[in-house]
Amino acid sequence: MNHEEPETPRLTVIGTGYLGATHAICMAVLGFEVLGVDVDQHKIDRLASGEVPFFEPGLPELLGKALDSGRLRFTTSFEEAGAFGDVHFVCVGTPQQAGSDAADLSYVDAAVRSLAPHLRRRALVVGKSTVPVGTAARLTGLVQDLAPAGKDVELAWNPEFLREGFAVDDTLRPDRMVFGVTSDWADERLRAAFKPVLDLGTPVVRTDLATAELVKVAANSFLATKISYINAMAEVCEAVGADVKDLADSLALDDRIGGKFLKPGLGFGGGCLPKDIRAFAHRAEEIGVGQAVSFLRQVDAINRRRRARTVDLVRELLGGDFAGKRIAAWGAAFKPNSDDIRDAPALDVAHTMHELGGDVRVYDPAALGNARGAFPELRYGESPFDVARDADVVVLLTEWSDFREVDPRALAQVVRQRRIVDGRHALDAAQWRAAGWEYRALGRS
Ligand SMILES: NC(=O)C1=CN([C@@H]2O[C@H](COP(=O)(O)OP(=O)(O)OC[C@H]3O[C@@H](n4cnc5c(N)ncnc54)[C@H](O)[C@@H]3O)[C@@H](O)[C@H]2O)C=CC1
Ligand SMILES: O=C(O)[C@H]1O[C@H](OP(=O)(O)OP(=O)(O)OC[C@H]2O[C@@H](n3ccc(=O)[nH]c3=O)[C@H](O)[C@@H]2O)[C@H](O)[C@@H](O)[C@@H]1O
Repeated sequence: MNHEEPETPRLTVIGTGYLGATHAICMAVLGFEVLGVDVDQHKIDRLASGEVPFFEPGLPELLGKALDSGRLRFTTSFEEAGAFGDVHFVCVGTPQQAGSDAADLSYVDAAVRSLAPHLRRRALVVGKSTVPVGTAARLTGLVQDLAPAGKDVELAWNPEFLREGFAVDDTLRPDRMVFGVTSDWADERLRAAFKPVLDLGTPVVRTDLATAELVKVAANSFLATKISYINAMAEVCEAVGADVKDLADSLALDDRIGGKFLKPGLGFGGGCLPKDIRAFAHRAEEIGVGQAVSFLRQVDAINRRRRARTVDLVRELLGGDFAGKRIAAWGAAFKPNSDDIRDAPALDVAHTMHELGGDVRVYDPAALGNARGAFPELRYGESPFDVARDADVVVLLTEWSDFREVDPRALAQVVRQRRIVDGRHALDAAQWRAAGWEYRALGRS
């Protein structure tokens, strides 16, 4: 092992959002020297001062620990990153393109173009962002053309499977790791970069670049399909007066099916599942295998219908009209334990009810700041009770435990009408009905 290739590689993490900040902090906690890099100076300043710019349980404590250890620093300088790192993780965003289902790769390309000219010695660039298949092969050419070290710089793909809300645990103790590599050297470097995680016995799949890219979109597509499957069953239940919760519980008892990602309700949102299935379908069409994954268009359509059907159910409960009605919207984040409002079903529904003339008041335990920024036209409150004052209907849209813990008898004292729509099948229907509430949920008789 020569001087330029230390046994324990120094790491850079390019893009310090939900994924990158978590990765950088956890790798420093695991004992690596880490440099976090972002183009957003404000974000870098916040992280460097010990502030995690988003809600993620356990992460602020680990950031403090990592900064105190002296192993974690942050910068906006790619020159510094190139000089510092042996392994560079690319964690920038790949959102949906405006006006298209395709992934916007401009941030990935920009990050690689900024880093590569500073790669003067042997180094491994590792993509972690979720990308359309074929991206890694294209970036390999780009990075080797632009890097002074030329072909001494290799590219690998290491897709990330963490969930927001469980990001720390998923990073420190992942179910599996996928290493898309083109050489033994790249495989060895990745194994060195993840040594403490692999020492726990984490299974590794070594494969090629294209397979590694595909594993990620295949996993998210499977999860999205499972959710839309149960929501499709909910639609059938609605038509015949059957109960999708009992149906889901019964399916879940079959080990081959399992109960995870089989929760019916308002459907999936967030910065990943919706854009990833669309980008995958789009990419498959581009390469001539659109037919193979055309079901993903249905998965998307079923999911979008959940939002419209939830609005319809509230309208029905209100007697056919939103105008002049006061509506308590419980939840804004795309799921509990997150402040992420990207493609959040909750805010989509709240906003639609507002546009239809409802006087909508939103409360969320963590996402109010983000929601206010994105939807200033909505009204917000400070607690589940605050927004429910004089409400004609309460609509649960994100299943935070705060909402489950509300006593329906106490809430009955502040509302105008005891009506609740449980958009996430999160509440105990019998308990609410016993307290005199009209309880409704999609797919439940
Ligand atoms: N959020 C999640 O739970 C997970 C996300 N992913 C994938 O990881 C990628 C990142 O997602 P998030 O962290 O959620 O996005 P994000 O939007 O929170 O973070 C992206 C970061 O990249 C920075 N950035 C943009 N252009 C840059 C450049 N040229 N150089 C350096 N930094 C730049 C942005 O300022 C931002 O801080 C996406 O491809 C996503 O699909 C994968 C697994 C989990
Ligand atoms: O690529 C990504 O970024 C990540 O996307 C998802 O993680 P995340 O978006 O954090 O959240 P999930 O827990 O998967 O939930 C996604 C959405 O599905 C909804 N959902 C989930 C499960 C379920 O049974 N029903 C259901 O409607 C949630 O409310 C939420 O809106 C995947 O679970 C991660 O493995 C992946 O790394």
